Amino acid sequence: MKAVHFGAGNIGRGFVGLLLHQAGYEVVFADVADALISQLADAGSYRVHEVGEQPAVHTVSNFRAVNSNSQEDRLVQEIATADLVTTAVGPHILKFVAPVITRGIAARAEDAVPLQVMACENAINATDLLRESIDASWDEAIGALDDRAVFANTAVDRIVPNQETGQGLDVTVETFYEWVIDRTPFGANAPVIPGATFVDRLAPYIERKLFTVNTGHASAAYFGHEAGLEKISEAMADPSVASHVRAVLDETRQLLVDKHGFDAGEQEAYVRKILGRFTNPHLPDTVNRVGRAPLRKLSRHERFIGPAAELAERGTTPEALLKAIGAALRFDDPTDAEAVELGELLASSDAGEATGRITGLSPEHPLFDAVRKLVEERQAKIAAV
Ligand SMILES: NC(=O)c1ccc[n+]([C@@H]2O[C@H](COP(=O)([O-])OP(=O)(O)OC[C@H]3O[C@@H](n4cnc5c(N)ncnc54)[C@H](O)[C@@H]3O)[C@@H](O)[C@H]2O)c1
Ligand SMILES: O=P(O)(O)OC[C@@H](O)[C@@H](O)[C@H](O)[C@H](O)CO
Repeated sequence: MKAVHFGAGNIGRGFVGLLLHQAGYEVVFADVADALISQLADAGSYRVHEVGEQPAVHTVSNFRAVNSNSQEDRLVQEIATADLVTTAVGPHILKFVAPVITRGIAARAEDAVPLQVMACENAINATDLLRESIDASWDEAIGALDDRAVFANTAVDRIVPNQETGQGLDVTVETFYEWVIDRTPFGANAPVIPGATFVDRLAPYIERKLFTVNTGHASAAYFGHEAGLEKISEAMADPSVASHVRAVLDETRQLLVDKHGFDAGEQEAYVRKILGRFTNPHLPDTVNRVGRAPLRKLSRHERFIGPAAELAERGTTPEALLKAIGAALRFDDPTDAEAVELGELLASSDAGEATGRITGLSPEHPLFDAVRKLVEERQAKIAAV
């Protein structure tokens, strides 16, 4: 069995690559980072170090590596003969990897079994996004895309920080992981990945993951950044940051219980487990990594505006989420391209326009005015500097 995996970064090597290796796949890593691909191509193996109360080390081997820019024709051939394609490149990058996947699917033998495709990104239905880009360039003359490929959405959960320099290809990760996959598109032919959980209704799991793990994580990052703290574990050790994060997760917990019917006690246990993961002192995760790309994180269906908008539509004012949105608007990491763009957007547009462009909310939405007020406050601070 062969899997082509796009994105040999933190989650690519530390989670997807590991689980596919353990499931018996030969993994072909595809990435644009030349030095990383050369290192992988020369290495026979790398190690995944799980840190926490029960540390463990796993070795990943039986992989190859292809540069998706300079070796595109080779990558097309790899996809043409693969069983599975996965991605962990970032939701905004999916449209850039779609063309080579399209070419690879088109190059498959007519009698080949359909390629199984799963995007493992932090976004609701990321595989659907990838599929839309593939559809856009698919040549119907070759046949129906559905006869050639099966697309399944997934939710992936494991905290993998940016890696320290000097540890080569090895990856440090937390011990916890969860990979939930929509079983329904595969019919009787779901891939066998022992570390994954296959479900018939994925939507509740994706929202529960994004609106708990990622909403809480990003809140810790933005409040922690404001408090001048560097690591997520340090942020969570600050009582004020921790209580803001807890308040945010109380709001999303209520939404998830009301909307999806999760048992209230189970959801509370899920929240506590996640708060414990954030405090893991062995994990060198930073507020800058977790807060990265604030424009993506503040977009309409993402971890803040998504749940806050739904709560507002249900008649609740999401006060803690609004505080976290305010902190996100103040995230001014000069090394983060989206944080810089956010600052420029706030400085150059009026409050209503900036609110619409950042959040995708219409002025009629019940959340709009509360967010516009936060935008105005941030703009006043920027203007005063
Ligand atoms: N790190 C985590 O804790 C974690 C956990 C769950 C999900 N995710 C999600 O996984 C995705 C990747 O996150 P990450 O933390 O591994 O980031 P990362 O930056 O460590 O890895 C991304 C990799 O994608 C590569 N890449 C960029 N453009 C590419 C292209 N056009 N073709 C091929 N490769 C390309 C980069 O060179 C990099 O190696 C994101 O969607 C993230 O939200 C991350
Ligand atoms: O990857 P992002 O930028 O969407 O979010 C940053 C972190 O919250 C994220 O990478 C988590 O570590 C991960 O989602 C845990 O499963």
